[in-house]
Amino acid sequence: MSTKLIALYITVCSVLFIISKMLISFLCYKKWARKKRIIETSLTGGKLVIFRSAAMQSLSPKAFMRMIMGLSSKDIIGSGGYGTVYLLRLDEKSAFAIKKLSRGSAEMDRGFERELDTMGDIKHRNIVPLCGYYAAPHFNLLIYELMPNGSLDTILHGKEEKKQALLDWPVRYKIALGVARGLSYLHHDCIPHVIHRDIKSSNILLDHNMEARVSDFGLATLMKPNESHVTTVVAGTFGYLAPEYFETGRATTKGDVYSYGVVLLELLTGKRPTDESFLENGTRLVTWVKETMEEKREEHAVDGALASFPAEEVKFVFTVAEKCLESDPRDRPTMVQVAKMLEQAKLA
Ligand SMILES: Nc1ncnc2c1ncn2[C@@H]1O[C@H](COP(=O)(O)OP(=O)(O)OP(=O)(O)O)[C@@H](O)[C@H]1O
Repeated sequence: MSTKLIALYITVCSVLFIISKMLISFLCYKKWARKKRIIETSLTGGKLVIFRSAAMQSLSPKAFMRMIMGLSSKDIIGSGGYGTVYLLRLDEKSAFAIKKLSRGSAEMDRGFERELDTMGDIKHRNIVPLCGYYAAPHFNLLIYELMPNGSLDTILHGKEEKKQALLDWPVRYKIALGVARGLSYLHHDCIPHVIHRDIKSSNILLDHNMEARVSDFGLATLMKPNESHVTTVVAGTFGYLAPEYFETGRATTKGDVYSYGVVLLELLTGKRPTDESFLENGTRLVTWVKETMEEKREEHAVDGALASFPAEEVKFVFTVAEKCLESDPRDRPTMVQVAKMLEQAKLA
């Protein structure tokens, strides 16, 4: 081959290489630009950030903002430790849950937007999607997709007829598996990995199919992939916290596994971890169930609202809960293992 031909060959290859790199960068930019729309609103002095979502894209930000500003106490659907939750219905198909948080410290605010941008990237069928947020000088709003069936806590500990109608055994099993898959995604597939730190029945919401969606990352602290824990002051909810958390204040994925175990017991027994009857007898839901299991009487602990249930499957879920509630975090399974156990038992 002549030198000229080799030179031509190298030039063509180099040009093609550069063009392909430029094309890839262009496509990545387009994808990134589509991911979120940032709208500064002079109307209210805040910043509205909307993540990709069919419902949100079809509405003008000004109109959306006007609807948000029109929310009042009659639109409240719940409240928690971090703020009040409002219902915002756009039309028959789309509705949002708007969580209003009071403005935190300047230090918290700096991390706030970064954390929310990461949360906007989290997409999983068992996680409540964050559709956007609004940051203003005196308050912040988190815009979530509305979960039409509310929280597991409300149904499980609410009116008996509704509980019987909505929470039969197959639905409870589906919820247990959904939460396990959602948590497994947060712990192992998200980059950076996420420890939830406040798994409880009021943070498990139910979509129109009664599919479980893990919600409320208000307490979640994002970890770098190579870190196995984060250290903070003790947070979370009494009754769900792993014993080691009180001693060390270290949040770990195994702490979430413990809280998940408590939710499993709640699904099985229909009792709150802080049920008054336990406090009166100086015991706890976890201790009571462990004792019942030792006596091989777990069927007596099953929620009376369950008209019928497959005894073997229920027993199996008790054993999964028992593993999640091991006192030594090293003896607890990971959420991937829990999800696999529940999937395999269903297939068998
Ligand atoms: N996306 C949503 N769709 C439907 N209802 C929701 C949604 N988010 C929250 N809610 C309702 O609002 C209630 C309060 O939620 P919030 O997350 O503020 O507090 P919590 O989870 O009850 O307590 P805490 O703040 O201590 O975690 C929930 O129990 C639920 O009924």
